[in-house]
Amino acid sequence: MDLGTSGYPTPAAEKIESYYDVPEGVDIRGRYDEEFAKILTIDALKFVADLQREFRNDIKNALECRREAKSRYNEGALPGFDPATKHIREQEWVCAPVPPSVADRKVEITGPVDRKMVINALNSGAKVFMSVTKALKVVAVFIISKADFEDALSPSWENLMRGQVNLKDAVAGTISFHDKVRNRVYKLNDQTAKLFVRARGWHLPEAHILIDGEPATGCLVDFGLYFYHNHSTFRRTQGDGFGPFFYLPKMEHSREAKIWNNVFEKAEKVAGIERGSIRATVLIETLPAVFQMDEILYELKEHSVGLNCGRWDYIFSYVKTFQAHPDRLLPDRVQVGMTQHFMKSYSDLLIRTCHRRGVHAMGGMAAQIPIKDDPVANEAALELVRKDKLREVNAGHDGTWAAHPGLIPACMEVFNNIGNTPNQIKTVKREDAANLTEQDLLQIPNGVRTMEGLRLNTRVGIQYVAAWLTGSGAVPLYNLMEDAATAEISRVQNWQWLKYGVELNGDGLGVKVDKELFDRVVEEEMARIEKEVGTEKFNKGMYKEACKIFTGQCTSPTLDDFFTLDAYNYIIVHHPEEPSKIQLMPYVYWQ
Ligand SMILES: CC(=O)SCCNC(=O)CCNC(=O)[C@H](O)C(C)(C)COP(=O)(O)OP(=O)(O)OC[C@H]1O[C@@H](n2cnc3c(N)ncnc32)[C@H](O)[C@@H]1OP(=O)(O)O
Ligand SMILES: O=CC(=O)O
Ligand SMILES: [Mg+2]
Repeated sequence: MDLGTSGYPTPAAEKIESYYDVPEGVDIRGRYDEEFAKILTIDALKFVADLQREFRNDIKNALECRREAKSRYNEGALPGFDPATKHIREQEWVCAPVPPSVADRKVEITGPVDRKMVINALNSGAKVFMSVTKALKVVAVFIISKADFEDALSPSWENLMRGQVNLKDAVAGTISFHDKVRNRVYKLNDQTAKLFVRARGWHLPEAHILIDGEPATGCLVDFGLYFYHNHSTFRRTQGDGFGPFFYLPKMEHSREAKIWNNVFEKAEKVAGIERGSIRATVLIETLPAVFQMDEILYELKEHSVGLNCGRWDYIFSYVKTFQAHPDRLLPDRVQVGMTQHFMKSYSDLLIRTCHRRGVHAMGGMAAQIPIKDDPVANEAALELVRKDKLREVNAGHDGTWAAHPGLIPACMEVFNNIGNTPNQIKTVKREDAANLTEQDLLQIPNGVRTMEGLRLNTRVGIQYVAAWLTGSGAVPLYNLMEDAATAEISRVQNWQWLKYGVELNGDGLGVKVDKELFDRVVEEEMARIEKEVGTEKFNKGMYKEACKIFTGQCTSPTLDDFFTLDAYNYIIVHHPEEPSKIQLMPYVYWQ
């Protein structure tokens, strides 16, 4: 097959038989489906292509800046506050007022854009309202539902396009789902949660949509298609004139927020709606971004509804940023909680920054999920969630994330401690956090490393990648929620320990991690996985492929920026006549 300069098959390289009606310069290489065609209309594609053409150079530049920053950190520099933007941090300014429809965001349920889960999530507020205690019944319940094209989704063509169909039906209020096995029909309740949509990060391409011969930027596809089809209905039925609402992930610098702001302004202009209609919460989930929180809010100040502590990616980013700093190794993953000084400092500064600028400071995701077959263990898990949420609400957070509908009552109960106001923006200023320093934000976490930590990283990482390759981006493993961000921690931590031959100092064995030990651990953990899931499922699943990808990344001489970039090659399926696996190396495109 003839490949273009980007490494991708180009329109000129072969004859394409596309059934979609596309504007000039756009090619759809994903499977045709009548439902997808209602999303991939010529006008919607033109909107996405216009965004791509207008912003592609800015995006490439922003990713190049990330690479330059990485080189600096690899040469020994530490991330820190930027002296050039001191005036933005020091001056008094506020973001546009929070839209009344999302002033109360005490509990946000998140989940992938799967049809049944979208319905369950949108209905989860009503469920809580019915199942909570009497005392809580008098309190108005507001649930936000976050539909995820990101950490919780494996970005296959099918998942992404079905997700767009599901969201369009959800916003229209017509979504339904028939579970044939259980003969159960799912429909929306009268009262539903408000919808936020999280697009992919800037780094991920969409290889099934080529624009001028290059893959589209994944997040512009997610944003563009969703906005185009839903903005009008959303503002009328959900946002009280505002919206749609978004979450923006994995940014490292305010220049990336500026691109989003420009994207929003362009979208508003094209749609003929008021500037500031679209609102977004930015996840602060990279270490460099914690030093840019004011700057990020400043860039988005007409379009912001706050910041969120994306704690799992943040831990991943700590390891990634310090990949060349053997003096900053992390202890076992389970020991890196929110009470570690660097994590607490990050959340405290986020609250102070958001409240000073008049927007929400959202908490994060506790990893625990309900444990169905063991009431005692279930209660213990719920207690951990309550404790985590209590810490958040006491610190001043305005709301939090729940991974599962079963956790909503506990989260709601704790966050109702805020009292009779929708949030704590005006009441908890956290001025004490103004004095937090770069040293506080970078402080090396306490704890030890163990053989069990290495084993767990390996076992969980391989199983997660196996699930991701077969279309599931959020999975329950050992009673915890695992998604792309938590899997990344397992991967980079193994890489770091191998790279520096660290001593496992927590179990008295004094063993050093090297390739030989790791190979043995991988072999034993694969045997354990096979035993746990059963040989049939093991052989039918993609465990061996996942093991190859995961171990390859753990042992590679240089650390891959994201496991999803390499793994994406395995889930690209071009149509009509392409083989199912095409080695496209998406990252090459961005260089
Ligand atoms: C780091 C971060 O970015 S965190 C954010 C990204 N991560 C997520 O969004 C995780 C979301 N959560 C999930 O995907 C799931 O809860 C999992 C994978 C963790 C657990 O899934 P399961 O074990 O299948 O859940 P379980 O079987 O207990 O589900 C029970 C019911 O709750 C529903 N449910 C579970 N989680 C959710 C959710 N997040 N949203 C909506 N419905 C849900 C299920 O669909 C199921 O519905 P049904 O009874 O009508 O069939
Ligand atoms: O996206 C959330 C995170 O914790 O990562
Ligand atoms: Mg994340």
